[in-house]
Amino acid sequence: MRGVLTYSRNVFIPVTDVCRNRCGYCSFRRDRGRIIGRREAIDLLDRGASAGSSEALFSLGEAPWEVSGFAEILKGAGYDDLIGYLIELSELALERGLLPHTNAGLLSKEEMRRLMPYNASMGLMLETTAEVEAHRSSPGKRPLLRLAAMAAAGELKIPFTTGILVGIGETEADRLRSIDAIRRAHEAHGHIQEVIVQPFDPKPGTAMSGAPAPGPEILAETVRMARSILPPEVAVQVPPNLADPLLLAEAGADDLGGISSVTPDWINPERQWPTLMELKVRLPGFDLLERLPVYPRHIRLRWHGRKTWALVEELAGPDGLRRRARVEGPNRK
Ligand SMILES: O=c1nc2n(C[C@H](O)[C@H](O)[C@H](O)CO)c3cc(O)ccc3cc-2c(=O)[nH]1
Ligand SMILES: C[C@H]1O[C@@H](n2cnc3c(N)ncnc32)[C@H](O)[C@@H]1O
Ligand code: MET
Ligand code: SF4
Repeated sequence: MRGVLTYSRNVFIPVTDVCRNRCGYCSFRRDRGRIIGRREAIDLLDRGASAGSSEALFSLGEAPWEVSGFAEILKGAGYDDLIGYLIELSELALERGLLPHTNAGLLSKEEMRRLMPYNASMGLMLETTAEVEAHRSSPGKRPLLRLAAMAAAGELKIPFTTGILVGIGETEADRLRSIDAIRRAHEAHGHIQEVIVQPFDPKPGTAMSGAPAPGPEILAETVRMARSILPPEVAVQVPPNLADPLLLAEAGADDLGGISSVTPDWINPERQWPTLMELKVRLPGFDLLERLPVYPRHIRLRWHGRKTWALVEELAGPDGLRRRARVEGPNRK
C-alpha cells in the first residue's frame, strides 16, 4: 500500500452567484446574479442525502449584500438577512443528515460567530499572498484581509479549510510564502484541517481565459513543498477533477476533498468529478477512505459547531460507517 487518501462525499450547494469581487479567473460570479430558492436547495440536499453524502458544501459570492439590487433578490427568497438564510439552509442540511461546510469568502468575526454553531467546518481560500492582476478588482482578495479572517476563525476555534490557487500570476516564491503564512496561522491557533492546492482552470469569457493552466510538474512541486512545510496533522488536498490525482498523491497529497455524485463542481462545471470507482482505478496502491468535513482531531476537541454534534457522533460512530458502507457496496475497505 502506497498510502491512504481521504475524501468527503458532498453535495455542492451554490447559494448565490452575486459577488462584490471580480476575480480574473472566475466564471461562477454573475453580473445579474440569483439566489438559490428553498425548494431548489432542498431538492439538492435530498439528492445528496440519498446518494449517501455526509457534507453539504455551501459556496457563494463574497459579501453579496454590498452589491446593489441584492436586497431585492434576497427578499425573493423571503429573507432580509443572508446569514439568516444560510442558517436556515444549514438546518435543512442537518435535518437530512448532511454536515454543513460554508465557504462564503470573507466574513466578519461576528458573521462567523453566527454561522459556526451550524457548521462542522468552514473555509476560506487564501489564494495567494501576492498582489496579482487577477485580484485587481477584488477588494476581498487582499492577502492581509484573508489572513486576518483566517486568524479570527482560529480565535473562534472553527475547524478550517484554506488553500492556494496555483497559476494566477504568482511566482514559486509567492507559493512558498503563501503556504508559510498558512503554516503560521495554524501554529497560532491549531484550526487548519486541510490546505487545498487548487490548480487554476481557464474559463472562456473571463479575463484569464487565455492564460495557461499550471503544468503537472508545477502542481507536483507545490504539493511536495506544502507537504514538507505544513505539520503532519494538516492535510494537503488536491481536486481530482482538475489534476492528475496519482501524480499528486505520489507527491504527498493526503486528501481528494469533496466529491459529489449528484451536482457538478459549480466553480468548475465542465470538470466532472471522477466516480469513486474511477478513482480506485486511477490510484493503484492507494487506499481511499471516506472522512467527514470535520477531522477526528477537531471532533475530539469538540470544535465543530454545537448543532452538528449529534449528527457527527452518529456519522463518526460504527452505525454511521455501516450506513455509508451499505451505500458504497461490498467493495468498501
Ligand atoms: O468541490 C470543490 N470543493 C471545494 N471546497 C470544498 C472541499 O473540497 C471539501 O468539501 C472540504 O474538504 C471540506 O471537507 C472548498 C472548500 C473551501 O473551504 C474553500 C474552497 C473550496 C473550493 C472547492 C472547489 O473549488 N471545489
Ligand atoms: C472556491 C474557490 O474556487 C477557486 N476558483 C475560482 N475560479 C477558479 C478557476 N477558474 N479555476 C480553479 N479554481 C477556481 C478559488 O480558489 C475559490 O476560492
Ligand atoms: N466567493 C468566495 C471566494 O472566492 C467563495 C468561493 S468562490 C464562489 O472566496
Ligand atoms: S472566486 Fe469567489 S470572490 Fe472571486 S469573483 Fe468568483 S465568486 Fe467572487
